[in-house]
Amino acid sequence: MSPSEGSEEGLRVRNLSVTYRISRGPFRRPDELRALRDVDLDIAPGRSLGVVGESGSGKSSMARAFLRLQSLSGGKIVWRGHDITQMTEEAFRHMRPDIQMVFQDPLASLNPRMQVADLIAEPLLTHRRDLGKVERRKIVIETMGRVGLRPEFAERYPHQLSGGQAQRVGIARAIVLSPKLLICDEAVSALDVSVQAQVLTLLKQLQEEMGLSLLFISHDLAVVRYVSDDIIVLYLGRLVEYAPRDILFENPRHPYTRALISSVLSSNPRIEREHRSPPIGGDIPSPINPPSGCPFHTRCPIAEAICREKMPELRHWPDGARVACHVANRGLVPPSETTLKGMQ
Ligand SMILES: Nc1ncnc2c1ncn2[C@@H]1O[C@H](COP(=O)(O)OP(=O)(O)OP(=O)(O)O)[C@@H](O)[C@H]1O
Repeated sequence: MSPSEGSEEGLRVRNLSVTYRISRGPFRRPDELRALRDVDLDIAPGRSLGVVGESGSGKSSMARAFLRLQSLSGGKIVWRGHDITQMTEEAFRHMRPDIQMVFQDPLASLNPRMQVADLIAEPLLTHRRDLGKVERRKIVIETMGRVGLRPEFAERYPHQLSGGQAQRVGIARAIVLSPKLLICDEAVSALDVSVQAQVLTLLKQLQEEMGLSLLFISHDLAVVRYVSDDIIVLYLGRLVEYAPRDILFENPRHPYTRALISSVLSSNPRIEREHRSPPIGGDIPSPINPPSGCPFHTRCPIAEAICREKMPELRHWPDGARVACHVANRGLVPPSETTLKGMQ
């Protein structure tokens, strides 16, 4: 199986590039910070794609680009056959209900002066002006049920909600317009671990029930694993590995992916003992002045001369994985079965 190929119905992203200009004073030329470079990805209807990478790898820039909150320095984002980067404002406004986002900090993203029912009704007021008050209320209560909020929550204010309840409101706002693509940017990172599991289960359930395409962005590989059919791994704005979930975990080929898996496992000493990939060392290099060749070579335990000189191309493997590494699969032993079971 290969990562979901883009269809006319889903999301197809090609060469997505985002560059920021960083000003260093009035008399100096601004620096270029290339937050994303030539990223390709596809999400078919009803499929979920996880995006994982350390802080600064470009995950949020990607999420913002899909909502046109971030301009591109190159590439295209094609949603159901239409390039959203080329659309007029008017055309994008019509399409906007299709693509919704769940944010990281649920409380910060909710207006503290609005009650839950009004918060959930807000997108309807903007995009479904055809609805009357009674119909709107009905949709709001139905949506609350879908995300596991009892009707008595309708009159509550954000400060009266727990983190998990607030995130359920955030999810309700995102699904109330029956979107087709849901983007979750670190949607459970601010929640306690036990609440994280509940919210992830809810997202998965909604995805299945509503046939949503899900783009799930997180720095936490264990979380991404739980919800994703396919996973892409970003490093310094570059796509380094893209594979169906089970293939990525059973046979991670990029040394960075291996290191990420290793760091997820390090809380369990038994598993760490059995896992032979060394943990990731060193700091992420500056994205303003990235290393030559492969951007990971400065931290890579198996880098060779070519890695310092030449950026590796994304190579396709027969099992559907795509890996940008000159020395992929070399020198490291895949995690054992026991290791993988311990991650579940
Ligand atoms: N508005 C901006 N202006 C300048 N640089 C930016 C801006 N937004 C992000 N960056 C830089 O772009 C790079 C990618 O940032 P981005 O927030 O997309 O990454 P991320 O993977 O989501 O990281 P995090 O998890 O820390 O948010 C980082 O080096 C960041 O400092």
